[in-house]
Amino acid sequence: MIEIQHLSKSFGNLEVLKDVSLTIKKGEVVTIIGSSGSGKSTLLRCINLLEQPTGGAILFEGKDIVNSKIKIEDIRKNACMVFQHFNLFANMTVLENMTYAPRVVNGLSKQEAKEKAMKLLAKVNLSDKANEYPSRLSGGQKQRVAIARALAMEPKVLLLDEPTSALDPEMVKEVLDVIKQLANTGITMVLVTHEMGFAKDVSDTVYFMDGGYLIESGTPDEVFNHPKTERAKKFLASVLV
Ligand SMILES: Nc1ncnc2c1ncn2[C@@H]1O[C@H](COP(=O)(O)OP(=O)(O)OP(=O)(O)O)[C@@H](O)[C@H]1O
Repeated sequence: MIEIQHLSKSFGNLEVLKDVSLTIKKGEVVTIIGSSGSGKSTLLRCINLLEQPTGGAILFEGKDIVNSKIKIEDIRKNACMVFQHFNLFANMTVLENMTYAPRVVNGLSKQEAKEKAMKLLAKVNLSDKANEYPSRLSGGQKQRVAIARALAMEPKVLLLDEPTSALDPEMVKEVLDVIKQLANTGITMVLVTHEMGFAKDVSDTVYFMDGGYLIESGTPDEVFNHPKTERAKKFLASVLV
């Protein structure tokens, strides 16, 4: 579904991604791990052009989205992002948050968008919060709404950028449980996370980044139990898996 070829990204003189290549298959659950500042979020953000790569190509179903004039909305509706800090619209209720883009971008009627939103809210156990504003929700609830909101667009790939990093510890599990449930539905998912146990559990493929390079990849067993590079061994020894 997605083929990233020799991707590079610099912010001014700072080269953050260096010659990154990887392939994501339909239905694959991919996690990107690595130390802070290694370029994980930047790589993820390049996939839906929240960051414009400096070089290389990203083929989305065969079309190069970096070097062609594909409309940005067409990319973003197919590759929806769940952010660390939820990014819900504060002035909209949960239901309005969830129906806005499906109506405006996907052209659903108000009723269709509402029905879809209510089904998704039931899936994340938040049916009773449909008419609340985000300020009245806990962090875990906000993130579950953000996940449901992304799913309401029926994206081809769901991108999750450290979705539990901003949560109080007691709320991490409820969000990971929702993501785990999703991972079992055949959705294509790319997840940046510091939750190593979760990455081990849920991934088809794990990528380890260091200093802007993708230096190791494989199944969770290969990367976590049999890392090949010294850098990955050192990183894994320093974190709880
Ligand atoms: N918009 C930006 N402008 C300038 N520098 C940036 C920008 N975004 C990221 N960077 C820098 O790029 C580098 C990689 O950042 P990135 O957020 O991709 O790393 P990360 O691996 O996701 O880190 P973390 O795990 O801490 O979130 C860092 O040095 C960061 O300071």
